[in-house]
Amino acid sequence: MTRTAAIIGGGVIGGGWAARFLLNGWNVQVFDPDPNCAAIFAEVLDNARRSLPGLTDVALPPEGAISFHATVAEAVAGAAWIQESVPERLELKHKVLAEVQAACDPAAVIGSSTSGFKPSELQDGAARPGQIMVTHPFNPVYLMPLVEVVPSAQTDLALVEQAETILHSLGMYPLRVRKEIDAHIADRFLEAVWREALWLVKDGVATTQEIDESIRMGFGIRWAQMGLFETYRTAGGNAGMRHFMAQFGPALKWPWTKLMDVPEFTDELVDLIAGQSDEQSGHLTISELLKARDDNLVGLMRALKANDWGAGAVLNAQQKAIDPRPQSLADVADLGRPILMGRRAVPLDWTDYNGHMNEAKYLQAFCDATDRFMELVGCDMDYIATGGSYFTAETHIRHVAEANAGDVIDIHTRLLGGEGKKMHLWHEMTRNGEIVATGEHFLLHVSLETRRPSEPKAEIVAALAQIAQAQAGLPLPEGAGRHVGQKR
Ligand SMILES: NC(=O)C1=CN([C@@H]2O[C@H](COP(=O)(O)OP(=O)(O)OC[C@H]3O[C@@H](n4cnc5c(N)ncnc54)[C@H](O)[C@@H]3O)[C@@H](O)[C@H]2O)C=CC1
Ligand SMILES: C[N+](C)(C)CC(=O)CC(=O)[O-]
Repeated sequence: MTRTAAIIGGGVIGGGWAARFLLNGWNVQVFDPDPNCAAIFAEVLDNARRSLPGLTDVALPPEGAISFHATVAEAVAGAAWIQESVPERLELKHKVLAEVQAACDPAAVIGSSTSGFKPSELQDGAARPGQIMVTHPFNPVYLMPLVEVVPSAQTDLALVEQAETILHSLGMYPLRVRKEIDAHIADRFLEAVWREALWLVKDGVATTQEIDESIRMGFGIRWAQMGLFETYRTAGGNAGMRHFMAQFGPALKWPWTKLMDVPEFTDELVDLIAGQSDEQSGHLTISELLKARDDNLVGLMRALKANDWGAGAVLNAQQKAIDPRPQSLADVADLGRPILMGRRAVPLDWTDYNGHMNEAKYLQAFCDATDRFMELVGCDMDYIATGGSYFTAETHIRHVAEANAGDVIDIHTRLLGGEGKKMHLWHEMTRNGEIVATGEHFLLHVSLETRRPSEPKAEIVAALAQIAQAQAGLPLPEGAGRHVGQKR
């Protein structure tokens, strides 16, 4: 079922929310008084389309439709989620929320992107306070999973749960803030770090570049995979957190921090920081910086995904929920046809210096499809733990067309032979039905103990026989059995 989200305020954050919903199959209706809004969105959407689809190993649903509206009332019509992302001014947020509530479905979620206002402040004077909550995202919203969900005592908790379910389905991580406070949880940290950095620049201790290096070469990388407490737990050695606190607790009383105070934002300080920032990064356009940021975030999150850890575990959960591939033989609608063993978008980190999908990644994609086929016939992790598995003995890949970042590729798999220890697979990679590549793979069942060919268990033999029989009537695929150097 396609659902509709209304985006009220289409700047940096509204644009990111629009992309997140749209690329997850929602229709998006936008209101922003800025006549350039559609043009700004086009760039955000380009960046999102480049980066988000390849985060998971399963394709996202088909994109929804986006439309721009002249009034708030038009934009919220029929919307199940309304996201307010207007500038951070309370009186403006009140005005906009009143307009939203005058026209929207009373059962819709109204989330505010506010970085700092408490939900009770937003609800002040509202027609239906229970409908309003803070849903504070992180930039870029289309890639970052975290959303701080902050209800007040008046917010309808059933609606909060509904909001969290929707956020999960969008591949996001709703973090419920149990007690409303100014600036929620994460922005409290960011402000503390920001304040301290301003002091270091003002006092001439460090430049903007040196501060950034101290983060990205050190604790920034650590924090992406473990937070503050888990990191410090490991820093305490085998004695863990208690030892860490015993060692570094006293530092709280040493002059390690100035956090109580904020430097005044004088013109001099603004010039100093902006000047250093220009020197540091002025050789790159903002658009180049955004692309580098997105490429790096995708790479980091995909590394976490491979370890099913942190933000990567969130991606895996979403992937499981949207995976269109059959989970068992009983799920396969027609065993007599090639079986869908892969549907994914080409990730950014699969492309190379030639600007297209790197040859090694074709093998990766076919290998993933083979793994899935093995599971389908019963050679899953439980079976492998008993000491039997398949090894690939021979592979032949044909590159028929180029695939680029973001392209959705399908892999359909045929069993060309499956008797005894032998499994002969034919994978066809297509984009919009057109062949991009083929992979022919010959595998042997082995004993993981002797590392020698061995007979698979009877259930696998039977599953292979069932598929082989169902597909026996199919003509041999064009290109099967080819070798390198043959004329096409
Ligand atoms: N920029 C950031 O890093 C983050 C910002 N936020 C929050 O998101 C909200 C929006 O911030 P940004 O997108 O950065 O600001 P922005 O300045 O990029 O965008 C605000 C947009 O609201 C539009 N607008 C102004 N009045 C409006 C009205 N009456 N109705 C509809 N649209 C209107 C403006 O034309 C503009 O496009 C703020 O509450 C901010 O605190 C949250 C997370 C991160
Ligand atoms: C600077 N900021 C307070 C607007 C930051 C945020 O709200 C979250 C983010 O994306 O860093």
